[in-house]
Amino acid sequence: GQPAGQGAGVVSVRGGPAAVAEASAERLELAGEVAAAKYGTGKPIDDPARERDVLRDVAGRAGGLGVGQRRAAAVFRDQIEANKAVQRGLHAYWDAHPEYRPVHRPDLAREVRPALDRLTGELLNGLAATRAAHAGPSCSARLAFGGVRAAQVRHFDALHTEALVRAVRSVC
Ligand SMILES: C=C(O[C@@H]1C=C(C(=O)O)C=C[C@H]1O)C(=O)O
Repeated sequence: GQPAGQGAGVVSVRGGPAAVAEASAERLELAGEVAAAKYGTGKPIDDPARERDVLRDVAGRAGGLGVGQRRAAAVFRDQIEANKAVQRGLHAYWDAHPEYRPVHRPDLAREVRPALDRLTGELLNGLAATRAAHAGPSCSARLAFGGVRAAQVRHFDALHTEALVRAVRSVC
């Protein structure tokens, strides 16, 4: 017989929406790197030009994967807002607790943004795989399953967990 969960018509609980949740959690982990790269430099958290670049990149890649432009843009706008919420939270925390300020400042352009760009591909692949589940009643459950799991393995605090909920709110 077939292994459990591999039967015809049974969609893996790990794919699609859960994979989107996983990649979203990875993207939010990088928000800490972004926050550290900007902290104390005068570089603002909001960078509208970079946001346009991200959304242009998404628009250029979505079609080829069969993900609708509007849907992809909506999801990535949420990803960006969630990312900035984490950055704001960390900057406020570091202002109040100098002893927890980051000691290492990553290079935003050379290290962190390329890593974010790699996750764009993973997120779009996950969204493409979510299409079948999108209309189905299990999408939200699978998204939540993946989100809880991704937050747990990373020991996410309240700031990151709230942001993860924000990041995936229009996926299903
Ligand atoms: C992540 C950054 O900070 C903000 C969030 C962005 C994002 O989530 O892609 C893009 C630009 C900034 O408004 C960044 O500057 O790279």
